[in-house]
Amino acid sequence: MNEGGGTRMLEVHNLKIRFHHTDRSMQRSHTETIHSLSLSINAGEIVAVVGASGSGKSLLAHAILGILPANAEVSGEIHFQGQALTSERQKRIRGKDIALIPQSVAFLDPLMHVGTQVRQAARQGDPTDLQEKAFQKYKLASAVAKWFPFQLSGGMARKVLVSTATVSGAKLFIADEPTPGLDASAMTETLERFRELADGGGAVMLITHDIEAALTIADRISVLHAGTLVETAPRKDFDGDGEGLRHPYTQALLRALPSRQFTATPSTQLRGSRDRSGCAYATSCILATETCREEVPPWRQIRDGEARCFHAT
Ligand SMILES: Nc1ncnc2c1ncn2[C@@H]1O[C@H](COP(=O)(O)OP(=O)(O)OP(=O)(O)O)[C@@H](O)[C@H]1O
Ligand code: NI
Repeated sequence: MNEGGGTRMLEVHNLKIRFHHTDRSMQRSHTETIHSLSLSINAGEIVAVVGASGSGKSLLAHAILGILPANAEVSGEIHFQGQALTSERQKRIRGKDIALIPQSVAFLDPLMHVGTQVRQAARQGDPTDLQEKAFQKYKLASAVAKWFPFQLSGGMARKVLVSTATVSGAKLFIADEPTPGLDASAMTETLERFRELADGGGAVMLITHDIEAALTIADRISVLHAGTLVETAPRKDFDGDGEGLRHPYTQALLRALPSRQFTATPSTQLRGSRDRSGCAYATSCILATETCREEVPPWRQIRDGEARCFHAT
């Protein structure tokens, strides 16, 4: 048990992902895409992971599931339900205890009826019954079960992917950008479905670049910037002008929202491992000092959240 009351479902500690490359002259090199990333999700909780395109959101999901390409080297620790998530265990529980709601519809088998794909994901109970109930919940006509993925609209495909995850009886759901292509009501419905999964004792990692969506449903929000988290904060800290937030980048993201001040956020590139001195946000940060440009700030507990900033209080 922990502060939030639910048991710890997922714990990621000091995750690092590097990609190895060999060029034409057989020279080997690597790029570091994720570094020093730590986060946890409890049963009953939705944690949103937000960040710009290319910040490393999908890589984080794929590392937890053990589906990174062969040239990726992963280090750090991942625990699921208190036990180390080794690659053998990842293989065993993928799609069972841990379900992915993928970013790309390409994850569906193009040659199999979508109803069959959903039924195959069912682990407990009658697969046909579970599939039909899931389709009813998402307002997919029963005839759609006999369709192939190419016949689905983007929104329908998303609903099929969510159905596949919900019938699996998983305990941890990792949803990678589950809302694009959905109209406003389908989006609200999808987010509500995640709330149900969490209220039923599941844990949800909601990966999105849509902060507004994250704020409507998540209990905590983790902000990814240039391959690492800069802040994890409870939902309430995003209220008002974000005075409760700890990191200047999170505050800038909040101010950039159309529903808030709509101020442009300075963007910073993901930098390779050769270029990691100091805080990755220092070049855009109004608070940056000499120390920020020279030393990487440590990830530390601040009040009921965490942040990576020398100035955060
Ligand atoms: N197979 C790979 N080899 C080398 N670099 C990769 C590989 N896959 C991803 N990357 C790099 O890692 C970084 C993070 O990629 P990732 O797909 O996790 O971003 P993301 O936050 O999910 O972005 P988006 O919002 O566009 O989905 C990117 O800069 C990308 O170029
Ligand atoms: Ni992605």
